[in-house]
This record gives sequence, C-alpha cells and structure tokens, in this order.
Amino acid sequence: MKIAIGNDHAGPEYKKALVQMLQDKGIEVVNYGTDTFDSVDYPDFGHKVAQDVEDNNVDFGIVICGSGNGIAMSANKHQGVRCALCWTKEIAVLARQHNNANVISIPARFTAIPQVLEMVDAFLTTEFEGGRHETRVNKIACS
Ligand SMILES: O=C(CO)[C@H](O)[C@H](O)[C@H](O)COP(=O)(O)O
Repeated sequence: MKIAIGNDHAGPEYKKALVQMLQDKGIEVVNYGTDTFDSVDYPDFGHKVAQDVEDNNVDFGIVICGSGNGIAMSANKHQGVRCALCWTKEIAVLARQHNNANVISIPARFTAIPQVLEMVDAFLTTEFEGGRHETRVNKIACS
C-alpha cells in the first residue's frame, strides 16, 4: 500500500506520528506536509495529496489541518477524490463502508494523537460495502 500525506502548521507532530505508524506497518508514505510550526497555507498541501489520489499514484491520502475543514475542501476539488473529515474511529469506519472515502481529513486541533492513529488504522483496514452505498456514491459527482 502507498499513501500520500499532507499537513499545514497545525499538524506536524500528528503527521510524524502517522508516518511512523504507517512505516511500521510496511506502508510506503509520500510526505508532502510541512515539518515545522511556521505558518503555511493548507491548500498547498491538500492539493498535492489529492492530485496523487486523482492520478492513482497512491491508494489513499491523509490530510491534516487545524479544523480539518480547509484542507478537506481543497482535496475535494479534485476529480474522483472523496475526502472525509473524521474525528472518531466510528466516523472513519463509516467513511470507508458507506462513502468509499479515499482521503481522510484530520482536525489536529480537536483530536489527540492516539485517537488519530486508531482512526487512520481503522480507515485503512475497512472495505467499502458497495450495494446501495455504491448507487449513492456514484451520484456524488456532478459531471
Ligand atoms: O484549520 C485550518 C483550516 O481549516 C488551518 O489549519 C488554519 O490553521 C486555521 O485556519 C487557523 O489559521 P492560523 O493561521 O493557524 O491561525
């Protein structure tokens, strides 16, 4: 499995913990995020991750900003990207099972690192259920 990850200045330590967890699992990680707390602009990182997902260069994307919203909005501008803002393990599981999300957005300023690691692990190991959910997901795209 290969994953692209991107974050702004709200999430370097979240990104670091995630990269460590993913690499420990043998997952290849493309790191587009900033590694410092110096102020940056979240779209610059969200677009890089989402472009890799759109181009099928990676299996999934992970994006991180303070609220998780701005970077999710940026990612969701990309064709074929379904980025889900998740703040509990249950929501992350549903994002895969029902929405076939291919990018998870983490609100770093409203979550704790252990919770985020659990959430991302659940996201990456949960399958899309298809069926009625596939009909609905196919209706998300507007063109
Ligand atoms: O949460 C965010 C966007 O949705 C970003 O992480 C920004 O940090 C947030 O907008 C706050 O900005 P600030 O420059 O960190 O005060």
